[in-house]
Amino acid sequence: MTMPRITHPISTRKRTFRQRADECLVAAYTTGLTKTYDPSGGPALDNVNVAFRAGELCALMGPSGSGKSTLLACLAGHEPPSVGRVYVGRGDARPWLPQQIRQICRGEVGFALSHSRPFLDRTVEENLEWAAALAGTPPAAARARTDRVAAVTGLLDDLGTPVGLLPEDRRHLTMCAAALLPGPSVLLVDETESGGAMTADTFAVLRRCATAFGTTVVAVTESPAAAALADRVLFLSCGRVAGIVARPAEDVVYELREVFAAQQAEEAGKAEPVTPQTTTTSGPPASGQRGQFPPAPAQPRPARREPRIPGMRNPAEA
Ligand SMILES: Nc1ncnc2c1ncn2[C@@H]1O[C@H](COP(=O)(O)OP(=O)(O)OP(=O)(O)O)[C@@H](O)[C@H]1O
Repeated sequence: MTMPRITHPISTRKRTFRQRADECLVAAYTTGLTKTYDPSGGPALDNVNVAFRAGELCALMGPSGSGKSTLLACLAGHEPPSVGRVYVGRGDARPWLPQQIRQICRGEVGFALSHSRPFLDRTVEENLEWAAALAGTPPAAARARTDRVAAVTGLLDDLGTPVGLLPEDRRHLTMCAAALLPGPSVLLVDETESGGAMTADTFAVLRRCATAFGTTVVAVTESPAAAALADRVLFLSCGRVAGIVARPAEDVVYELREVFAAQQAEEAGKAEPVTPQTTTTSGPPASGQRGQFPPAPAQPRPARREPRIPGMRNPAEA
């Protein structure tokens, strides 16, 4: 699906960010997006300003608890921002009226998030037909669309197989295919709850989807090999945008992933209250601490690795 180009009157001494985004064919963007679940803790997302170009494949990376799922949930309209705004397509995703969310989900955004579930006892084809019916696609158009989506996602041979008999990555792809049926401008893909589905093979399929349908795909992965197939990689750390890298090499992604994980661990360590109890108790982490990072170990932390990026010198080697 190609995004229509909107032209604005010449001018524009003072164009809004929204107008500039339209001109650049931006499919979705956030301004000052902050999400706080628990006011007594830190924000899950902290002033995130990011834009996704129409038709790009963007890999979303970051250590556990860095806010990846929350960002997708806000883009999908499942979580309202605490502060800031989210725009998807040409719609302001607020004020989150139920009918607006339905409209957004059916028209602009498709998602295969960690809580998304296909019907395991139905075949892939039945799942896709159900998604087409839910989107209100006329039967004749639904047939053609189902075949096309199944072909691009590589599910043609699985159409007659009950989803419950498929391996996890094919189930996940079935969710992606179902989400693509209404022709959304943005597809949001999270890892499954068990976490292992976003491999380079899956990313290669998402790459084909972005190209074939002109859909912007934002997908979480922990795999540097998968992320290396993306147009851009967006790194989150501590709920903030830590970096955006265009068409990175796999080893660069690997290094940056390590750096941002260490950075978040370091910040979590700083946030931890320094009391004798902290290092001796084995209970849940203190309020405000991101759950994935336990109290600092007794042994010294290994030296932080600097990214080996072509053209960037490590100050230690200078
Ligand atoms: N529904 C919720 N209620 C309260 N806190 C939440 C909720 N969802 C996420 N959080 C908290 O927000 C922070 C960001 O979580 P989020 O799941 O977005 O990170 P993530 O990068 O996707 O992590 P993971 O890779 O483990 O899924 C974490 O500290 C998490 O505990």
